[in-house]
Amino acid sequence: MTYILQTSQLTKSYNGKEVASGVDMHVKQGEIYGFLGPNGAGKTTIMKMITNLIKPTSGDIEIFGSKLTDTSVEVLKRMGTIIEYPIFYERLTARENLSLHCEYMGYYDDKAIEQALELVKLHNIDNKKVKEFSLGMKQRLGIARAISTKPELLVLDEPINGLDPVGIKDLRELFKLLCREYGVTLIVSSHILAEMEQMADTIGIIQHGKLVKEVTMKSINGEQTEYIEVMILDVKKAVYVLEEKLKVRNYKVFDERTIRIYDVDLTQAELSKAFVMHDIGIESINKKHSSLEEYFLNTMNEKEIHIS
Ligand SMILES: Nc1ncnc2c1ncn2[C@@H]1O[C@H](COP(=O)(O)OP(=O)(O)OP(=O)(O)O)[C@@H](O)[C@H]1O
Repeated sequence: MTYILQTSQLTKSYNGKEVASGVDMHVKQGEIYGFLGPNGAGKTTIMKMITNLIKPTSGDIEIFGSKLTDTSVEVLKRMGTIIEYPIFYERLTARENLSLHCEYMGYYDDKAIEQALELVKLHNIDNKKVKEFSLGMKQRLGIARAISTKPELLVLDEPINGLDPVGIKDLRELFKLLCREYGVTLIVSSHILAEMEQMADTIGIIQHGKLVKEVTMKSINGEQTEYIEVMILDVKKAVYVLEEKLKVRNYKVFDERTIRIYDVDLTQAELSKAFVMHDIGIESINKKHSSLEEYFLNTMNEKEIHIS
């Protein structure tokens, strides 16, 4: 597998404290890679290293097949970025801002600027200075700027922050369009699980500066999407019935009262009947769907995750 971007043991310390630790991430060409983690987990720090804004304390970054160094200018020209909040020349118009950016990046194409503004749906802004823009409009303009040089890789730090639901939906569709139609690879960070779930192909979960999991949405949505969750009073006895009587192998004991059964052939009725016959008190029994949220909570310390 070749990756458009990969990092190896990427680490950043401030005052002797690691805020990013031994990160090994792998981004495939043409995918949306969702960087998911609570506030302060280290997403921005990692994105700053990837975009050469700060220097890693240790570890390597490889982009487009070359190692990123202090002088990697050409690589940066092939990338579009928003890190933290986009900053503009407030007294200039959107178009003037984009023109300046394109000149600075050594890529100038009037049509690309028009297309970028069109793609982010910024209309009727010809005579407006950026200082008159709403937060949502500035977010859109930030994306327009990032795509105005036709980058192969977009690195966007919390791009949906400050947007209303329509704005969020527009951006989600835009990201998918860029990815599917234009072959752009996107790395997008967010602390909003539901958003990542709808958008990303691969999710990198970051916690306390560590990449604790890197997993494809396909595998999360894979075979084990449906399960029966049963809450019972005697888990040991229930496991005995599952294994010995019902011959179920695909199950997981969650805690002292909860079991999840992933065996698709077993019905809730059969399960209840078997437990009742063996005198196992059932508190509840429900069919559920696994989601990224489930996955997230199952793989991490649930108390530390903030779900919006
Ligand atoms: N220049 C710096 N000096 C010292 N500590 C820093 C610096 N930059 C970031 N940190 C610390 O690194 C940790 C990770 O911050 P970072 O901004 O990367 O997290 P994040 O996941 O992007 O969170 P958020 O979504 O809130 O921006 C935080 O504890 C932050 O205080």
